[in-house]
Amino acid sequence: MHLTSLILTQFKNYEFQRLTLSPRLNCFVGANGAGKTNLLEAVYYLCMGKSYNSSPDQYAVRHGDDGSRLEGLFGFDAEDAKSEKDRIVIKIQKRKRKIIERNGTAYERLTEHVGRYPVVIIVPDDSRLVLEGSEIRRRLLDNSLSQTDPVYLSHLVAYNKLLANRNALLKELDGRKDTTGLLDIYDQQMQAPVAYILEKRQAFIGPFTELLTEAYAAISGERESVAITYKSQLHDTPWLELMAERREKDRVLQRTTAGIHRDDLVFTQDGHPLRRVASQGQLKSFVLSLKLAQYRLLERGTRRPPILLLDDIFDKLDRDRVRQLLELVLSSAFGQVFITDTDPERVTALIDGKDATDWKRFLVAEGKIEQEEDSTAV
Ligand SMILES: Nc1ncnc2c1ncn2[C@@H]1O[C@H](COP(=O)(O)OP(=O)(O)OP(=O)(O)O)[C@@H](O)[C@H]1O
Repeated sequence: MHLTSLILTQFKNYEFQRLTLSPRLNCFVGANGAGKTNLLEAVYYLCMGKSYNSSPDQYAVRHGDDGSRLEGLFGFDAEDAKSEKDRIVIKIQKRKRKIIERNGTAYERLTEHVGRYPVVIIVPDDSRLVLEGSEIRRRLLDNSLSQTDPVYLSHLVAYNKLLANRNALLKELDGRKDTTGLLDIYDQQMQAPVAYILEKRQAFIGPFTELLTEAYAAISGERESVAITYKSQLHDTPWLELMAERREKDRVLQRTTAGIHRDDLVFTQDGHPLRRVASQGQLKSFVLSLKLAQYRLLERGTRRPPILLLDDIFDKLDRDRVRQLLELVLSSAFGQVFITDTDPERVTALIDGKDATDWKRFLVAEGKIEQEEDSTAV
């Protein structure tokens, strides 16, 4: 599966842009602020129906315009179950519901879309996965599981909606006891989503750790052993019991203080907290390995090689690590790859010697993209 062509209308800093893509490697070269990341964002939107950093849709609309439109044509490889092309159109209008269409028909729910076109994005600030609070790690978990399991995504949506209602009720009660029985009803309704999500998160960790270890060895060549454990308040206490235990605390603090929205992943290196002991280099290798492990899991779960988006990796990673990463992703074991860079020389070195049918190079400047006339003349 790969993206064959792309049309951006009033998206970020693009007024109108049409592109025909390579099924293998697409390199976007241009100065800082030219619009390279925005282009990757457009690809991510088409695959996932939303922004990669959960930025609200209104920010996708070009300044001064009322709406944006993205169109992408996905082609399928011969061995893929489907042989036709899929046309995805996303229409974003300010103050209106976003519309996502597949081959002319609008989806009713985003859950119908997620996972059809698996995607992994590697960005310079991925080290936040290790250094920041638990939310970003849960997002990695949820992103991976949602792309391989639509039931997981619908349970997650249901849980989040109920959680928001529960928190709103706790606020409304303003420290008073709930005499309506509504809190009990929410707790009951949350039980099924909690059980499903907990089980899937638990089952995810084993294979994910295995793939992480493999990727880490390939990227770093180091011998330290890295691991992940899944932390949840629900490991020790069943859901309804936990809610009953926490009822007083929730009432006083006016929010839900326990649940799967508090789960976390703990990363370790040789048994120690990775955040405390890893060197800068080890940290970079680790986060790259996390993303490569995610790639392999998605590939396994969707039976399609995901699209891989590599944003600005040259500037933020050292040469050796970039070389190892690129050797890996440009091997035949990966599907379609998008790379951005500020330096044309580095991209030239990267594609040097590669068959010209395998890649395309695009020049990006101030919201305009030009494909090189003759990509072989590098
Ligand atoms: N909604 C929008 N409307 C118009 N312009 C926007 C919008 N959102 C972002 N931009 C502009 O897009 C530009 C940033 O583009 P982008 O992040 O893709 O750059 P880049 O080429 O990846 O740069 P770098 O190499 O620094 O990462 C900025 O000039 C920003 O002001």
